[in-house]
Amino acid sequence: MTKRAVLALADGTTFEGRAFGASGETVGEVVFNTSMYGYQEILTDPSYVGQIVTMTYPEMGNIGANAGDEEAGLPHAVGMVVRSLTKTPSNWRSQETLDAYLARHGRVGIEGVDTRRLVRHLRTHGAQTGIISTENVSAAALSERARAAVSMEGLDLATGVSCKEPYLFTTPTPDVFLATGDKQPEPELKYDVIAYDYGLKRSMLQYLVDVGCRVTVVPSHFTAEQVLAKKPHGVFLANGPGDPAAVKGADRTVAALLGKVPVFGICLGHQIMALALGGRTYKMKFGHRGGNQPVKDLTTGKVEITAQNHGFAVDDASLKGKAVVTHINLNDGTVEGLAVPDARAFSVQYHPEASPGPHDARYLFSRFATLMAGS
Ligand SMILES: NC(=O)CC[C@H](N)C(=O)O
Repeated sequence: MTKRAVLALADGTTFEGRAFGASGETVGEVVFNTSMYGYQEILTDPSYVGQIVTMTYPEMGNIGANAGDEEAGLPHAVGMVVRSLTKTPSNWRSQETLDAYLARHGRVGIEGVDTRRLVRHLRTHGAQTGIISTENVSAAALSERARAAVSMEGLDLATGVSCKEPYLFTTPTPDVFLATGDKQPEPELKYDVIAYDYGLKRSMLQYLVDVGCRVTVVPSHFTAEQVLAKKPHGVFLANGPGDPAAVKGADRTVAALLGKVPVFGICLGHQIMALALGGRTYKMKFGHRGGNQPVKDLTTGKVEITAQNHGFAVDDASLKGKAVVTHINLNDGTVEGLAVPDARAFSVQYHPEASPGPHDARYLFSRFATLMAGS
């Protein structure tokens, strides 16, 4: 029998639906993602720690779930909101239903929700804390508790999700993910790269390997001295959850590396780079999450359609005299990329690894390799 579930937002708005995944209760920042596909990559992206993700596309679960589509070993989003859940997946790679996958990992979901109403609400009033409950609790009591829960601002979630020990990564992108389906030649690993793990997605590491990097992944607390002692060709700053300004010591560490070695940052890594340069970050009203965000490269005039997942952004004015703004978002004009050419450093707010999403910006991994080749 299908069980009733409720989603209650901190501002008192409530949504009725049916439970899927695990039973129980979950608290998190309620956000929305406009990607039509790739729900498993989204759920397992560690940047979703502490967030309940609403999918705007109405049909979810149709390709089931499989280990190959995971960006990390488990779903990091703490809950999922869906309009219509498919119970019978149809895909040769499917190993289990989305329902079974979330239940196995103890993640609570709600389906049958009017997601159009929910997303309009979040766009008007902003992303906010919410609770999904499959228990028989009054919606008003849930909203009350959501109001009392901590908000995303000021939260260091990256330190907790970062790896505990350094490890080596040398696996390229599996052939199954290449658009042509062709066999990819083994890349020659020419560059030693240190990748700071703030909660990274596996595909980023694979794309680094594809362009010739032998990657040593290190915890977020790894010091600049420890990095420089390894004499890397470049340093990569990964994505991650929470407030960039709260990640313990990260800005000072990156400041000590800038100018000494080429640096490439993505998303949280981009935000931390801006902070290291003396810039400022701020919380956006509802962020950018999806696979259809138009970004303009101000250096070439070209527009890329990009994958995104962020709720904070870099303040344009705070970068004046410190870095060049190289990319902007064409929907709202926010900063999407910066560079410090003298320091051989650049970063983007969006996701060149896509996963899921368009691959327009994949060339940025090659740009990093070129920067290392010239250094
Ligand atoms: N994907 C990311 O790295 C997200 C960065 C940061 N947690 C934000 O929400 O803006």
